[in-house]
Amino acid sequence: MIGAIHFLKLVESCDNRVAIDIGTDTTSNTLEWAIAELLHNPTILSEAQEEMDQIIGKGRPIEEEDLARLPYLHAIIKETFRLHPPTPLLLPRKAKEDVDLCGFRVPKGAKVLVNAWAIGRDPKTWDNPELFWPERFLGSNVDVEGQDFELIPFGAGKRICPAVGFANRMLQLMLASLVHSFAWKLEDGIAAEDTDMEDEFGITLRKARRLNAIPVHRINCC
Ligand code: HEM
Repeated sequence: MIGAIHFLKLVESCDNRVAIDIGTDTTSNTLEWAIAELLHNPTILSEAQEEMDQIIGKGRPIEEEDLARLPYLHAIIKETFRLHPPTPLLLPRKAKEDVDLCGFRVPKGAKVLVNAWAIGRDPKTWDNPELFWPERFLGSNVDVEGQDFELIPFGAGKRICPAVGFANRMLQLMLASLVHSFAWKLEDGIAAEDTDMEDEFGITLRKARRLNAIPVHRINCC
């Protein structure tokens, strides 16, 4: 309910179509990429389920209060954002005046795009940048709230996504519920290493082809 009110306020405050696209595509694309990465890396999926089984057990579904006790889940979501930021070029900026930026002159009026996708894969910052490896975030304070410029899927500064806290929490709850409640397999016996991971670059970064995955119940309730 709180999420719904927040969303309506945001929609009122800007162009409806843009707000709805920003709010829904980004979240659903991230969720789809996270499940695709877990199917592609089954040991990471097993570890996530192991964490949830230890903390919550298999007798009830996950609730929002459980999320704070699932560090591996948080690491998986950060790693998904690092490799697949749903808004890869953030929103465009325009220079208000001539600026000297790290030796580059940005003239007044120039449109500036920040490539969050490339920043997330920069080998000067990340070991094995192409590898999906959530463990890199365990014991690290790097977060997606706009303070750590190596990971900015929600942008940073005064135009940072106003829904950062809400969207992140919603994603945590959705992914945790899907991973805890269901075992997942690929259709037609496709092997994990053959999971289709091709992306399509646009205003939002999406999977080139939709993920088809089969859920199988794994908890003893509902
Ligand atoms: C995974 C989820 C989401 C991601 C990764 C995301 C990412 C972003 C990014 C990168 C920006 C531009 C920030 C910048 O350029 O510095 C943005 C802006 C915005 N987002 Fe999100 N977003 C998400 C979910 C949502 C949701 C759920 C809503 C609405 C409920 C929302 C509403 C907005 C709005 C209204 C803006 C424009 C803010 C402005 O220009 O001042 N976003 N978002």
